[in-house]
Amino acid sequence: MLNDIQETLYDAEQIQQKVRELAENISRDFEGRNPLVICVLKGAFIFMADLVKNVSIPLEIDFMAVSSYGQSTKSSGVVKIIKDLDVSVEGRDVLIVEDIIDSGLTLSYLIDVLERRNAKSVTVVTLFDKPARRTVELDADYTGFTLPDEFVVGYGLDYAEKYRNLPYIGILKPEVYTKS
Ligand SMILES: O=P(O)(O)OC[C@H]1O[C@H](OP(=O)(O)OP(=O)(O)O)[C@H](O)[C@@H]1O
Ligand code: HPA
Ligand SMILES: [Mg+2]
Repeated sequence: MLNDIQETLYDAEQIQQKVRELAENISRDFEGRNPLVICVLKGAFIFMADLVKNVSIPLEIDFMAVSSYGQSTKSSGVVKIIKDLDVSVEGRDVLIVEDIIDSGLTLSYLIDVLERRNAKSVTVVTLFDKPARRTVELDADYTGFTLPDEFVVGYGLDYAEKYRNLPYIGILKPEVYTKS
């Protein structure tokens, strides 16, 4: 598996340091608001767990599973809800936790869904951002790292469901996804 990685971009320690910083900012900004923190599965599962452990204010969590990449390194353009939230977002301060914003399609779809369900506010934290690939104009409120225009894996992010368990984020060798 390690042989499939061309280059490590951020190691486990650098990621943990950044997650702590993001959690401190969120704790300060959401003081007294009891946010509903939504993990966008599957990619955000590791970031979500590490993040909330470092947030010091009361919060609630829920999960939503969406998918548009499947077995590809390019978005299909169609965002599918695979699992919806268990609770209502009406009147809630919602914090969406994403692993990566790439084309922006997943997030714009989710923000739209949550606003139509009358969330009081919708805020976004993403660990990784790939601004070069945007097809929809949008930015997160909190961003960990800005990445180059390469397909990356690890720390929750997959290619065809693999590599999510790597504790670091790295560029996947193109030959892994170009070979048939
Ligand atoms: O900005 P975008 O181009 O929409 O890409 C970002 C989204 O794509 C990935 O999810 P994916 O559809 O691969 O599902 P997964 O999290 O289950 O891997 C990733 O985890 C983000 O949710
Ligand atoms: O670079 C990426 N890697 C894994 N999943 C993704 N989903 C959008 N961009 C990426
Ligand atoms: Mg994926």
